[in-house]
Amino acid sequence: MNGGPILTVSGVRKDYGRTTALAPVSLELYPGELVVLTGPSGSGKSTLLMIAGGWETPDDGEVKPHPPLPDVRMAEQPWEHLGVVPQSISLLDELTIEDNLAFAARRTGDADVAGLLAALDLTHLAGRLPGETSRGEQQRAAVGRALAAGASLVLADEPTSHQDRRRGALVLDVLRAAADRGASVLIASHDPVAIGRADREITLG
Ligand SMILES: Nc1ncnc2c1ncn2[C@@H]1O[C@H](COP(=O)(O)OP(=O)(O)OP(=O)(O)O)[C@@H](O)[C@H]1O
Repeated sequence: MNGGPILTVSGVRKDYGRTTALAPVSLELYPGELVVLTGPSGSGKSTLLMIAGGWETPDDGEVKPHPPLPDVRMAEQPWEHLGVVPQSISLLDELTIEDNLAFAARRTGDADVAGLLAALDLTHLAGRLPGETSRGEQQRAAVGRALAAGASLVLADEPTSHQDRRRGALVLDVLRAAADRGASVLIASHDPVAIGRADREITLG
């Protein structure tokens, strides 16, 4: 690995009432690796990604970014540092597919939005609004948005769950390429193809 971790998750735990959403977990993510988070349904994969990205607060433990991420709370990291593919996808409904990517990359000068759209088989849909596209197309756009600003850390929740085999491979290609250019990429997935493309697997539960 190149130096130290980019993110350290230490003893993070989450309960909702009497439900254990996430049993205590610790992990480190390094630049240049694609890591797959596996585990049975309900084991806390989405919860861990939400906590790692700063959208949920753990009941215990901490999430610590390291350079090149700025030393600010994860929820305050901009797209050029943290790219996310939430399970809910959450594109901006009023922007076209292309503009969703361009908006994420608005502070970075050299974003290759057209290249990402092509790599994700979205060029023909660039001018459509998300509501005029399928769930799988929206999911690929969310992957493109997460990568458009060249993020150092990418968190993706089941990014191939709505894809056919060919488009799933495209999604994994761009995530793999992001890791190969030095990003740290963590994906939650049950997809054996995704697991096969990862450098290592972290299993919950
Ligand atoms: N907001 C919430 N309120 C109550 N329970 C929740 C909430 N969010 C998640 N849980 C529970 O926490 C546990 C972990 O959920 P989570 O979605 O993180 O699992 P997962 O491993 O991602 O599952 P899947 O593979 O099915 O997507 C589950 O038992 C779930 O029902």
